[in-house]
Amino acid sequence: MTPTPAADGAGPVHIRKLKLTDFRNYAALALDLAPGLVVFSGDNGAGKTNLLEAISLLTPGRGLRRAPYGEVAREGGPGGFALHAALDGPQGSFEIGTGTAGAGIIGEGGRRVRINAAQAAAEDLLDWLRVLWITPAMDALFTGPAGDRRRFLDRLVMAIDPGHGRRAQDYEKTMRGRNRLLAEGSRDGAFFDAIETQMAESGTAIAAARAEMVGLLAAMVGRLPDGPFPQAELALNGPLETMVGHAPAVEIEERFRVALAGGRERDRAAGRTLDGPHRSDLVVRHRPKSMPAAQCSTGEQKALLVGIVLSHARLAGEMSGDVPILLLDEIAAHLDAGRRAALFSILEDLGCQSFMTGTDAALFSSIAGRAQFLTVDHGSVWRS
Ligand SMILES: Nc1ncnc2c1ncn2[C@@H]1O[C@H](COP(=O)(O)OP(=O)(O)OP(=O)(O)O)[C@@H](O)[C@H]1O
Repeated sequence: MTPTPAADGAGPVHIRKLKLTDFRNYAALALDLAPGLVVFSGDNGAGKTNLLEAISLLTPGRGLRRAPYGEVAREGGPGGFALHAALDGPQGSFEIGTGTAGAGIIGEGGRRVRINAAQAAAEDLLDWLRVLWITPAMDALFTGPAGDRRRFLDRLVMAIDPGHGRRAQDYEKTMRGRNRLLAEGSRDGAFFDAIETQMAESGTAIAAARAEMVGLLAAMVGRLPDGPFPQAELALNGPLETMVGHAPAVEIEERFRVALAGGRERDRAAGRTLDGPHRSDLVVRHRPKSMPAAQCSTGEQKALLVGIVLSHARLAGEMSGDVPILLLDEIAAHLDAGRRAALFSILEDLGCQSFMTGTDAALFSSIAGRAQFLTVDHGSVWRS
């Protein structure tokens, strides 16, 4: 399917129309959206985050809440949900649809994806649309489990290199296969050899893509002016990633394969694979304070995270000419007036479509006339 040719000066990809059917607290909603800053305001529990979640589900994965698909279907509805978006961007106009058709029809936990009316795999969405988000749950990103930071980093990589999603999926699939063999107590050497060869290949590619992203991002973060969003120092803590750049990929791949083969007994005892990029961590430090991010105050951690995401958006813009759509949940409430103003101005400068939520529309008063303001009220949305 080819998109309609791009209009001159189409700008970054943005959602022009969004439709929700039986999604969370929305029975049926159709929204016309502006290309730049969009503010959703409303009371607690009104459905603001649900709108961001719907947009996040236009990319692969389970969205910004990582909720099972069964949970997002409207309670009291027919059992499935549907999302539909019409988008414009440098590659022209295109349409994305996704949803579940109710239990049993497409298999448990699955969802269907359509791009320009043709059935597609969820990973294909990355060829069309990249979305990044910051949510209140990510306040614990630097203090919480390494898995959250890996997922965050992988999302940053995917927003520039769509192939990363497929590589990560291949790696996960083969690792689950190896874990199954370990759990069954299998000693089928040929089977292990085949799986470990595949894991070494995709695992090394994942490590290389992450290392490249961290390098690029570290350079971009270093270009942030000293001020509202502190510079972060970024590094990777993983056996494969630390080798990247110091050895040819084939050598890293072979070392990983040998390590996996040599670790079978240890992994059998542990009941899972202990070596590989699924154990790596993204290490973040607050450069001006020369302190691990985890030791910084909540506000400082938030500002660091915002700085990283904004730097990434700029990087994506410079590398691909397209800036991801940003979903910034309750961000204004966490920033002081100076940082808020800086955030708005950087977002406008980036030119990307940015969705922000808040219970208090007054926090956005400085962008009145420069943003689309929408009031969210328990299942309906109208222009403020
Ligand atoms: N599957 C579902 N079916 C119907 N309603 C749901 C479903 N899941 C969640 N909800 C409702 O959605 C509402 C929460 O929406 P959301 O989290 O978007 O609120 P919010 O406006 O972001 O609130 P806050 O400002 O408190 O963060 C709640 O009222 C919740 O009961």
